[in-house]
Amino acid sequence: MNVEVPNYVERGPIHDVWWIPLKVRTDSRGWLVELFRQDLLDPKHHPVMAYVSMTRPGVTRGPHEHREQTDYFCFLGPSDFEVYLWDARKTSPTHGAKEVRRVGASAPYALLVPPGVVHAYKNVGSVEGLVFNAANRLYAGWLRQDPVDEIRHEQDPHSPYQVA
Ligand SMILES: Cc1cn([C@H]2C[C@H](O)[C@@H](COP(=O)(O)OP(=O)(O)O[C@H]3O[C@@H](C)C(=O)[C@@H](O)[C@H]3O)O2)c(=O)[nH]c1=O
Repeated sequence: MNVEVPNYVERGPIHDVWWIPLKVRTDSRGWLVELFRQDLLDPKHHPVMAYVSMTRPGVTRGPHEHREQTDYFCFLGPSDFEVYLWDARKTSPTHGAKEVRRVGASAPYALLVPPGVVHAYKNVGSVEGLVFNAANRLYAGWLRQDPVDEIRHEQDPHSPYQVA
């Protein structure tokens, strides 16, 4: 299937990372926001599972990277996150590039992170923050029988991937 990149998708300094503004549709009842559409992403990124996590103010998750998994994060509040990305793919045209961006309640975005792009996010707001993720690989494989596809950098004091 040929998927054209819509013009509202924003690209940063890292090849194949997509920032997708989330349109929050508000009315008198509250709001609704689409998180994922099959017609937006290349089928190789289509999710096979989803989860939501809550991160307390001041707390960081990551840095992590995946060997095969593409993450599709949605930052929609109620807090703000500082997202850190580093391109660790040796064959990437943007190898070594870094991006830091603030998203969440003040700027709702989905974020497509391909394998080999190291990622971390810190709750920089004052309330609990939710992050939704729809990944294209099952965590720990079918029926949770495989090793987790994850390289964790947060315990390595010599890691080049540091969150301020
Ligand atoms: C990611 C995940 C975790 N878990 C479990 C494992 C553990 O008991 C608990 C918390 O998981 P973790 O410690 O791996 O959570 P965390 O360190 O927040 O891991 C996440 O970090 C961010 C930065 C990412 O990039 C994600 O892809 C994922 O790696 O939830 C699942 O059951 N399913 C899942 O899909």
